[in-house]
Amino acid sequence: MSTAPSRPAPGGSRTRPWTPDELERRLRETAAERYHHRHPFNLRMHEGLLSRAELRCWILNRFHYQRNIPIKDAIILAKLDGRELRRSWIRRIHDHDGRDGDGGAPGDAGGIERWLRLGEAAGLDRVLLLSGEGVLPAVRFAVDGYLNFCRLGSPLEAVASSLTELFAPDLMVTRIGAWERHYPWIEPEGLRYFQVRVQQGRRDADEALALVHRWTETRADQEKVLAAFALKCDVLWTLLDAVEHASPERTGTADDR
Ligand SMILES: O=C(O)c1cc(C(=O)O)c2c(n1)C(=O)C(=O)c1cc(C(=O)O)[nH]c1-2
Repeated sequence: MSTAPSRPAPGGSRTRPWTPDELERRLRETAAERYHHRHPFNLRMHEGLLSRAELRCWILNRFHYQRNIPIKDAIILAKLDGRELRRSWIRRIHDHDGRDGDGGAPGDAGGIERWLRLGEAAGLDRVLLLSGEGVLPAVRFAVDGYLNFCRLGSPLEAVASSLTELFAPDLMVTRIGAWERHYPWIEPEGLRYFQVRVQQGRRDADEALALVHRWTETRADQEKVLAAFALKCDVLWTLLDAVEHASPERTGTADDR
């Protein structure tokens, strides 16, 4: 994939935009190579080969990503020109931060709270997660890089970077099955985050894909979409690289009971 400006070819065919199907095919091709479902840490997770300390280290470091998602979405929200777009995108912040119910009805605690409960189900104190202690430097840099990309990029690039969600729900379904089979020490309530997220992720991915198709006019736009998607794949991959190479002592999750 290239982000270099495309040179006009004889007849201009090289710069003609791909069809929407072709763009999606290229996204899938990039995902097959670079999405984190292929990362060795995820493969070991699915095979049941992770120790308790390794799984806790992943949960703790992923919390740093999770708590920054609504901030990322607030950055994107501020770039959206139009009431309808903002009305729709703001839902993502509610999904993660939660919201009160109408007229005193019970509300939704939100994804961040569900992730804290996931930590507790795996034996991690929420006070530790909320403290940010033990988050690996590379995870901080990757998440900062992602926020800055959304801050500095165009609305198209920022929205396109969320297209990794096209592939997250299937991965979560695999993860739920693997955890039930291989890690029964995690209380089932902990899986709730992923169970809820599967539907939310599908809806969010459909919405982002429709916007990307609507806003993409030229081949250069499409190449920016692919580059934004690849960058986000790299953010997720880097997070797992960091966790894979961390010593559990370093992250304060070493207790392997
Ligand atoms: O567990 C995963 O594999 C995974 C992947 C992704 C993704 O691919 O972007 C997200 C999530 N989880 C997730 O939980 C989540 O809330 C989320 C939000 C976004 C986004 O781009 O806005 N991606 C993801």
